[in-house]
Amino acid sequence: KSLAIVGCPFSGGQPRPGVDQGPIHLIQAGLPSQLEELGWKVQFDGHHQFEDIAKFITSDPDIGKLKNPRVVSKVCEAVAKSVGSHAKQGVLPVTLGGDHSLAMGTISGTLEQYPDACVVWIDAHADINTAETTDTGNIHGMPVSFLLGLGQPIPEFAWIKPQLKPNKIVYIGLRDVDAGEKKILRENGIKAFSMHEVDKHGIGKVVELALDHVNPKRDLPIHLSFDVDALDPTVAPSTGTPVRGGLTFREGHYICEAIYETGCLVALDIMEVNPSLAKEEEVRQTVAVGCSLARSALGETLL
Ligand SMILES: N[C@](CCCC[B-](O)(O)O)(CCN1CCCCC1)C(=O)O
Ligand SMILES: [Mn+2]
Ligand SMILES: [Mn+2]
Ligand SMILES: [Mn+2]
Repeated sequence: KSLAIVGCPFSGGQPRPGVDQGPIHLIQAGLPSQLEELGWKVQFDGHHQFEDIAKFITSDPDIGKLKNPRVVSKVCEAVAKSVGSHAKQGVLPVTLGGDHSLAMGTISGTLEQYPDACVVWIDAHADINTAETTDTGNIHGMPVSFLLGLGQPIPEFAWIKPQLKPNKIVYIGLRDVDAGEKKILRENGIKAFSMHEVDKHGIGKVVELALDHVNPKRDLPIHLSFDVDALDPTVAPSTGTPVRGGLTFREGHYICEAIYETGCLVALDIMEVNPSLAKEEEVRQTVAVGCSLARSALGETLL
């Protein structure tokens, strides 16, 4: 079984510098050899340089509120090609971010190869704002709306085919959802397990209910998109949009272990590790949790 590490040093979907250094920190913490230890054949063809893309885009004025729209779109298009080509070869893409706007690329790539795939989105946020509802214009708060084809079409993002259906995505960990996003979730009947449900049912039941919703027979490919800010800030402090009251270390890892156990995982994203937002020990802790989440999603067990 082979996997490919797709390093995406990209920060254009949000304003805080440093998240583009996430991939190199995860690699330097030893992720490739940790995954080889688990029996994976690991391809790592270097970090997909995105500077050259940015170089060709000399001017990228806002489109409405959207910031860096052309660069974000072009980078995500390149990521989609990379993820799609790995998936086509039966290789499991492990995308390291970089901000969560990259999921427009990773999930597009997955759906190209696995049109029936479902998406499990672990996050404090819904990342489903449209150009009409976003309050920040930061595109890392919008990828799901593009994947679903919600809101007014934006020509610069025309390459994104609205292949994802509302009943094929499920959220776990939500606790900071904008008013416009709550409306979108309700109107589209999108299933979301907030921290309230995690408290109420426990993580084991929540994961079971989430998978029952998007993958009832456990026979569909799963794309797991994990934003480390789903975890409590005491667990993953060095991230761009921390929100209190998050998943414990174990709850985060349980999700990954349970997804691995389905045998359906076809793609993994570890997003929003920003190694420049905290003290050295907290950065190390955040990077280490990114690596351990990936290991748990790729077969590491406690016994
Ligand atoms: N919903 C937010 C946050 C998006 C986080 C993206 B992620 O999950 O990839 O990290 C805006 C949140 N909003 C900002 C102003 C204060 C209230 C919360 C947005 O910018 O759209
Ligand atoms: Mn590659
Ligand atoms: Mn996110
Ligand atoms: Mn988030």
